[in-house]
Amino acid sequence: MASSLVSKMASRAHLSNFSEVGRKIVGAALNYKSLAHDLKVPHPAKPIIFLKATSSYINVGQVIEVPKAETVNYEVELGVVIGKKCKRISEANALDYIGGYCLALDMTNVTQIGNAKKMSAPWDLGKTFDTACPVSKFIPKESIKNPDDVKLWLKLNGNVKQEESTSDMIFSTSQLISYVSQFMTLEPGDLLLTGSPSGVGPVRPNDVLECGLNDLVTMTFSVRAVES
Ligand SMILES: CC(=O)CC(=O)C(=O)O
Ligand SMILES: [Mg+2]
Repeated sequence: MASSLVSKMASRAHLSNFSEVGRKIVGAALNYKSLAHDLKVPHPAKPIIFLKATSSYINVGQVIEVPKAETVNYEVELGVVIGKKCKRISEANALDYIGGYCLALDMTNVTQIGNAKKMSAPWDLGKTFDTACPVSKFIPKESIKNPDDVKLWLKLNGNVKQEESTSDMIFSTSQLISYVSQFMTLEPGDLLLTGSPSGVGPVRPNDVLECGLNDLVTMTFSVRAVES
């Protein structure tokens, strides 16, 4: 499934302005004031960054898989698609390296994150699993004038659970791109997940997630159980 998805992502129908899907999905954690408030945690002093494997990608028409004995949360996020290779760029120049956007779900296995925290281990198994990164069609850069003022929403089985503007982010889009680029070269097609606002929560088998970004895109995914 994953390899067919990568070829799909590379096709004109998906990340259509790019010759190939990028090598990385980079995520920012706890990047919304509203989520930090809900979780009663301080705002991070620097962005908290994790990686998600590109084998996690799915597109509309595919199904989110949740291990039967584990808990997986939905997190609606603005995805920033890198357009040009960059390394150690300034905040002032960061937006120049954006190629476009997508709507994304940073599906997160909180059982695995809990296990990792107990062992002071990395979060990888909580962030990277097949189907952990549902994405929308590619949104051209010109469609979003200001990535720090985009409305995101998510409904679980028809009930609104998340609704927030990216203006609530702790670190702006340019701060995130610049920060990540100090540590790793960003390449065309790489995806930056900018964090999720308040209201994240668990999915169960047969749930339906619907989410949207401004009036530009909506996407719907259903959930099925798989053996743990
Ligand atoms: C613990 C998390 O899943 C944090 C995260 O990804 C976020 O968006 O915040
Ligand atoms: Mg997230």
